[in-house]
Amino acid sequence: MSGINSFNPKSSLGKIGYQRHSKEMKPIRIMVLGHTGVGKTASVVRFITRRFIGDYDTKEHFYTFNSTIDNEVISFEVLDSIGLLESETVASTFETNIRWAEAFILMYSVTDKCSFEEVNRFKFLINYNKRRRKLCKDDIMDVPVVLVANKTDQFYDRMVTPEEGLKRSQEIGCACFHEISVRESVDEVKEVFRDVCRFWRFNSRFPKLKRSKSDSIRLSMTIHSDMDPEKIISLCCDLQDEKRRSILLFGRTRSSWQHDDEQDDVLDELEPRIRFDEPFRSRAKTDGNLLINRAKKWRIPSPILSPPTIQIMPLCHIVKRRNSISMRGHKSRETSSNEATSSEKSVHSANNDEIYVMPITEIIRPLQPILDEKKVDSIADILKNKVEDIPPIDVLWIEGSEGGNYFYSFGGCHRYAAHKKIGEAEIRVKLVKSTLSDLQVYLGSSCPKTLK
Ligand SMILES: Nc1nc2c(ncn2[C@@H]2O[C@H](COP(=O)(O)OP(=O)(O)OP(=O)(O)O)[C@@H](O)[C@H]2O)c(=O)[nH]1
Repeated sequence: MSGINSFNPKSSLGKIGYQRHSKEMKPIRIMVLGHTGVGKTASVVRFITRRFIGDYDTKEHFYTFNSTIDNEVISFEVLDSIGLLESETVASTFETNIRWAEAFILMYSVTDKCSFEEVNRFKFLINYNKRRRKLCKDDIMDVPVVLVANKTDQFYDRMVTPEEGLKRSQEIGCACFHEISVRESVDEVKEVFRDVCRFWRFNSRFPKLKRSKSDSIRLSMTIHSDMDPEKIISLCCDLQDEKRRSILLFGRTRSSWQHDDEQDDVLDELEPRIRFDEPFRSRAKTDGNLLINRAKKWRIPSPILSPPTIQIMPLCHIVKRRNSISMRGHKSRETSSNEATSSEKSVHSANNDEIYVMPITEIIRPLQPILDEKKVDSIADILKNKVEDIPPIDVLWIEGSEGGNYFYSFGGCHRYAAHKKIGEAEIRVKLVKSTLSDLQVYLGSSCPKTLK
């Protein structure tokens, strides 16, 4: 490897004077993202230096270097992002960086369930920011996202199984899935970067191939990372005309737990039981306990109020500027008792100052997270005195195909639980206009095909 540079950009990536590469060699721009402490820095440093150092600072780093992949010298620009988006500025820089990147390594730690849950939110941000750039708003740029589960060496602390990881990668539409230990194996890390390159190379050669956001036809094919890259490309070329098809590429043949996703799709078609029950049950193992009675409501949502009947309160003037809610990690949990009073603002609704007060019963929460009861209590205490001190939660607002409105919520679990705990009938929310495909990022194959 050569030409290694490391930066520590504090402002937006656009301000970084990173090393320019020669015209002939188009660099691959990779963003490594994931919850804090999952091993993002460790993996990039391991790939570049082959060493596992152990402790790294939590800052953002930017690297440029060359490496040989599949007998070709590749010029890399790698942004090792931070895992905690603690302020509005950081969150917006983060989204700018997503727009800059052409390929993503999305990491979680098998020892940290919370980091596993966060991958959905990160993928949502990727989809959201890549879609926004397209002229045609119905298409999502087909950027490769490789899902990586790290720290497999800590087998006694494992909280997420390989099956759950693989399933999640399929559900949220990742190009492929790897389980690795950055500490134990440099080869596993190299395989991750190699796959990212392969998918990126394919995308740069065939940029027009897009993934439709519709749920129409799904074509799945299995591509093993050991395959000859030219074979992968020729396989993919055959699909160029299939404009409406979505290509789901899965790398790595992984012993007994690897699924044939084509088979899964067929099963999905034939066996609704699998789609509606099993994914949810298995999801419950990773997300906490599934609200069984909610599952029904989620599958066939009951008719709910349309926006005009929701009480709209012009609360903007009393809302303080708040930082990121949606990306908080363990550091903020340490200060959890101060959560409600800390300044917070969600990434999804950062530019949206309208706050609605809606009946809590209108909100559909298909997943039940693991709660920190102390945190719930401390929020409940504040709620009793001054409801405005609690930041609004983000609610995905999806219009049904035949009218009606559906309100799904995934974050803000402690605030939601605190409201329930003290018997509040209403909750302050920020509505994030969303689509069925946004919902699919959260619910994967358990997502309803239509909302009507
Ligand atoms: N056991 C084990 N520990 C690891 C592995 N990879 C990273 N770590 C440790 O996990 C901790 C966090 O690693 P980092 O690379 O700093 O994680 P990060 O995702 O960059 O964290 P932030 O910078 O906070 O976003 C460090 O103490 C690493 O030594 C691994 O494969 N196995």
